Amino acid sequence: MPDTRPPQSHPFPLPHARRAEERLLQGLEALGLDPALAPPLMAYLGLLLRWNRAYNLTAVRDPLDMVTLHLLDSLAVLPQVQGPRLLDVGSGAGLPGIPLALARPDWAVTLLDAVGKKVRFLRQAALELGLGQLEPVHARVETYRPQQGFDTVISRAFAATGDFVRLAGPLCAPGGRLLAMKGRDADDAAAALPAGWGVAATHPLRVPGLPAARHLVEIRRL
Ligand SMILES: C[S@@+](CC[C@H](N)C(=O)[O-])C[C@H]1O[C@@H](n2cnc3c(N)ncnc32)[C@H](O)[C@@H]1O
Repeated sequence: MPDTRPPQSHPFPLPHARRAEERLLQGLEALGLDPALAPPLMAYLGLLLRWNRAYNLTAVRDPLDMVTLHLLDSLAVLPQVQGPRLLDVGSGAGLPGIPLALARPDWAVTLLDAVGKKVRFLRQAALELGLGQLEPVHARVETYRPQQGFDTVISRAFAATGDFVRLAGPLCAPGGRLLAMKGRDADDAAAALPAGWGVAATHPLRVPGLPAARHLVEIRRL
């Protein structure tokens, strides 16, 4: 059995940790979220930084950027997410699934990824963060067929919206919806959707500390 443990040294120098935590607290306040979320989110950030050295989980390596581009970007979608069963497709290092699971410990959050090392990280993060509600799954979305569908299926930086709906639509429970996290342009989602699906809304998002626009495309069965 290969040793997959990452180096154990402290993930970030203290001044960076302090500034990152300040930025996080400001962001949580701007999003109307509980400041008590800061310690577990910082613990997740620490894990991400530590494992990133060995596993190359994210190209964003600066802790301050990680707060904005990963943690706050993920949490900005929270008002549009409907629980209690959430699936994050192509979750990678757990984004947006882990920040959302930390904010909503009452939800069951499944994190799906096709790459084994990412899922090993997700399992370790679930363990270390004490997130019993988290289920990391190593599978391709094309072949993943759980017994029960999901209330919300979300993805960030996974695929063009049409492909996301084609691949992940079957995983939606009746009455459930798909949420595609997009950047400045919410791509031409409506034109590219498979038959039977429609764009219910395109929500503009405000990510604290991020001047660039973000959008969330909400897709439902017609
Ligand atoms: C660009 S990364 C985005 C990761 C994360 N959502 C984020 O925003 O940081 C895309 C992820 O999708 C995963 N992926 C790609 N094709 C997939 C498939 N068919 N089924 C499941 N996961 C897939 C990749 O392994 C990768 O982790």
